[in-house]
Amino acid sequence: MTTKSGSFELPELLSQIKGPGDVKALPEEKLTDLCEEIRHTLIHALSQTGGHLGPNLGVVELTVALHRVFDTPEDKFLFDVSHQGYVHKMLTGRADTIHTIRTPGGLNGFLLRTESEHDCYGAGHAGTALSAALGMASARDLKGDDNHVVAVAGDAAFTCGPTLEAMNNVSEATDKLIVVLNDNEWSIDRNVGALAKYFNALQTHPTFSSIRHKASEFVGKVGGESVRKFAHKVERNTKNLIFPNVLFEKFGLRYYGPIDGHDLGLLIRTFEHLKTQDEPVILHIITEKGRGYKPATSNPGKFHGLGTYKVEDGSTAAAATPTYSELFGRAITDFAKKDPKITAITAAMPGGTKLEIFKEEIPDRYFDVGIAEEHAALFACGHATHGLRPFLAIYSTFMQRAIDMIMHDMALQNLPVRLCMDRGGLSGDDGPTHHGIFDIAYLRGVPNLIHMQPKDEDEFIDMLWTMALHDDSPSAIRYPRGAGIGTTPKAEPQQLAIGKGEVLQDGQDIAIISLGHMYATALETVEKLEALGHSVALINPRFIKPLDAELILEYARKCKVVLTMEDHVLNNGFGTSVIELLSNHDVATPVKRIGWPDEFIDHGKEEQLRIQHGLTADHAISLVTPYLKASS
Ligand SMILES: Cc1ncc(C[n+]2csc(CCOP(=O)(O)OP(=O)(O)O)c2C)c(N)n1
Ligand SMILES: CC(=O)[C@@H](O)[C@H](O)COP(=O)(O)O
Ligand SMILES: [Mg+2]
Repeated sequence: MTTKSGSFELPELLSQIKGPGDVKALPEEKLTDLCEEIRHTLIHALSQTGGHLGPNLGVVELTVALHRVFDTPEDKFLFDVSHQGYVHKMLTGRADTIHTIRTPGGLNGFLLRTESEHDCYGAGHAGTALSAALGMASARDLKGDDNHVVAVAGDAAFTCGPTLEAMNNVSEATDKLIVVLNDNEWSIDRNVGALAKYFNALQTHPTFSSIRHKASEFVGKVGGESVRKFAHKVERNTKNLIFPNVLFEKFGLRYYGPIDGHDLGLLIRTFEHLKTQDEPVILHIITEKGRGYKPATSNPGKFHGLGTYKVEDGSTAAAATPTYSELFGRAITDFAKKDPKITAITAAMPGGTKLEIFKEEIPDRYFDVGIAEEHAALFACGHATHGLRPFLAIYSTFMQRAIDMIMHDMALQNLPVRLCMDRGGLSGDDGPTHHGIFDIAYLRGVPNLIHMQPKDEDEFIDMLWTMALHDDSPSAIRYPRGAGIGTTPKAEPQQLAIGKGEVLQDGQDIAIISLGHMYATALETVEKLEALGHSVALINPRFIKPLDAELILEYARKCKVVLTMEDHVLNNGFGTSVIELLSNHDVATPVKRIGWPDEFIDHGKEEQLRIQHGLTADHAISLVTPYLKASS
């Protein structure tokens, strides 16, 4: 197996799979070989592109069994988050392009309705599969169709509010739905909360391991009605035992399992049985994240999603450090060591946010609430009502889930929660569901809320310190994925004046107001404009809200044109607030803006996407030049 430039040699069986029909046509005894070929291909292809290797290695048998028994696109498969959808893509005609996944112009890393008729529902944010599947089942019933709807959701997806909201609705919404709980005990990091414990108790309970064995034998032998009797018999005879069907059956889902999620034959026979059931069912399967690749099974957290790696040992190149995330985790842990009021809250992402540093060093003030951003925001509000200083670390894109709580619980009650929005800007390889380029738009209208972005790492620590000390209102900071320009933070952070920007350089012709991560592009623009003989002022606004009105108006009045630059969509972004400010003060100086257009930005390499969409010095110069010629 080699990854050739431009072409990718597939193993023999997999090369024959041009669609789900070919999975059905394979002799059953070949299916196990197909699974191994899929694993081999994933390990090698993703070593070149990066991606969500661990989750996909864990669902190989599951996905082969699904396509063996059901018929997409007529039957509908939904994958929660759909980061584990690569095998599904390989079995639906995309095996020969799997090596392009998450690369510019290549396959998207999640399911996408526009990518294939077999991708009935796109995703990227957790907790959507059951609700959307329920809607599809309801629509099917209304139309009198009889296809199957199958929702695959991981154990951590069940910690997500929308999943539980869907569960509450199942019994009233449809008589036919298949849910697969893919339980590998991991979220990105270890799964947390009562549900995780409940599922784990089941897997490890001695009685259940024998039931699981009997269940698998039983389903293996007969299937059909007797399976149901067996399940009920077990239920009756297992008083006081933690039996998840109590939980699921109260929600109207007939529970089956747990069964071995890597036993292909058992999965196929079980799905053949579940197909015949005229009631909502949930199949609980036990899988191993990273199955078949030792580096991944021994480090599920790292191999949940990663960049390129060496196949032989799973080693990865050292990332540019320190990243903003690392600086964040280190800084608030150090602050918290001196301030017992500081707490740290994450929604299932201690690794990505680097709150794992806080977890390690101050565990009793660290809280991982699961994939539950809405709850995390409310939980943080609770902390703030008792004089604590909660730092709520949620990626910009996932913070979208908590807008209502930020508005009506945090800001309306003026509770000093600190919102730390990592991935504020492009999340390159993950694409449109993960780019954090809307938070200014969704927060700008919220009264009482302070919002800021640092131009470099040193200012980042100053801003975090300022937030730690600011108890008068909620505050928010956005910062990009990865490293900044490499400025070393001062030994002692300084507290910043809220709402005050800084003049980095004076000038008379153009006032460039560059927000946060656009600083390097701004410097390049200044250099090129000065080389053309123009006088350029460079302003670092620091605060998105409140704006430094006095500073911005001073330069707008002094210069011929204002240029704003932001790693955010233009619609209702930072530049919009500058336009509003000038208009409110009858300052007619033209304002030109650099930022993302009014569209969803594809996955790709950040540099290329910026050039493609004009977040460049050259485009900036083209915007302001007409105002300089006219006046000269
Ligand atoms: C709303 C939201 N929050 C956080 C994430 C980040 N995230 C992606 S996958 C994942 C864990 C999913 O765990 P599970 O559902 O058990 O699937 P597995 O990876 O174990 O197969 C998380 C937290 C997300 N995609 N969406
Ligand atoms: C699938 C998902 O939502 C996460 O795994 C996400 O891809 C993590 O993003 P980072 O790699 O930027 O932490
Ligand atoms: Mg999981």
